[in-house]
Amino acid sequence: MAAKILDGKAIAQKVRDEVREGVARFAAAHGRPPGLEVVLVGEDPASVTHTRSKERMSNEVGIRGRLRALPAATTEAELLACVAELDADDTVDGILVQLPLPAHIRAHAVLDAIDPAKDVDGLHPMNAGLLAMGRPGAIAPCTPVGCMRLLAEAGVELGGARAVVVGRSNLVGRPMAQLLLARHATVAIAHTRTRDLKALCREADVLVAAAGKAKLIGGDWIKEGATVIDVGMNRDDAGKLVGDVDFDAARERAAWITPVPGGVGPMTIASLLATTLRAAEARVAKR
Ligand SMILES: Nc1nc2c(c(=O)[nH]1)N[C@@H](CN(C=O)c1ccc(C(=O)N[C@@H](CCC(=O)O)C(=O)O)cc1)CN2
Repeated sequence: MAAKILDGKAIAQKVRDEVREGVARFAAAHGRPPGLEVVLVGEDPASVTHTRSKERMSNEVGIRGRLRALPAATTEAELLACVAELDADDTVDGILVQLPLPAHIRAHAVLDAIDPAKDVDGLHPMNAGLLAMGRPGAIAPCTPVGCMRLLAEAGVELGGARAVVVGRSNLVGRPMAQLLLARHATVAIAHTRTRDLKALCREADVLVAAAGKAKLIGGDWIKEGATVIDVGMNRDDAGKLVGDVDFDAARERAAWITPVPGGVGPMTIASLLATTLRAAEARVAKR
């Protein structure tokens, strides 16, 4: 039986519609919209596309979204000065520094400088720590938040489910595992060096593929009836965007599956908008 498709485009639209309503309520109550500042260093084509989308989509839902595009030669000190300026600006609720940064800038130094209350990427150690400890108030990274929404939309029961997350990045794998754990799934974090990765994946009721390796996960790695969330975005030899999962083979066994493109990708920016609204609400509530 072919799996049902988890349509990230449609669900992202639903999230943006919800955010638009929340933003209107926020603006009416506080006399200003939530503010999001996206910082791009350099001209990596994919990053240029993603940051422009972040700026455009935030403004479409009523957030005051601004893109600061800095030259590739920007020094770490200059970028830190930019972050400090945004930290100090009370009309800014969310700060996102697009990754990857040029090699001469230490990403951790920049991420650590963002006010944790404005860290809408959830990459500050304070937010990662709160999330890992299961404490309230943590801001989680946008892509895993989007994946959790996809699972909720599919009605997947997470309590007691066996979940396998393939990938251990701070942006996706680790926070995804924490979010699943918080919903009482039994979670394994695996990676490309995991011994007999296939056998582990075959145990998964929920399989999240975020290893960054095209078609790593074959159809026979999928448990019958599993939910498969493919975070992978890889270019094949023909330049076509493909996930970490062999979609055609996996959909023969899974109950639910995300396509690439049109699955997790669109949820990332929609979740960023939702997180920005949440951060704005939390900041005004704190005063
Ligand atoms: N600071 C951050 N940097 C990066 C993040 C992040 O969450 N925070 N994530 C990625 C890139 N990214 C957003 O920044 C992103 C990637 C992909 C998509 C998307 O909608 N993809 C589409 C396909 C687009 C295409 O055809 O090329 C899809 O999957 O359908 C949105 C956002 C790295 N950096």
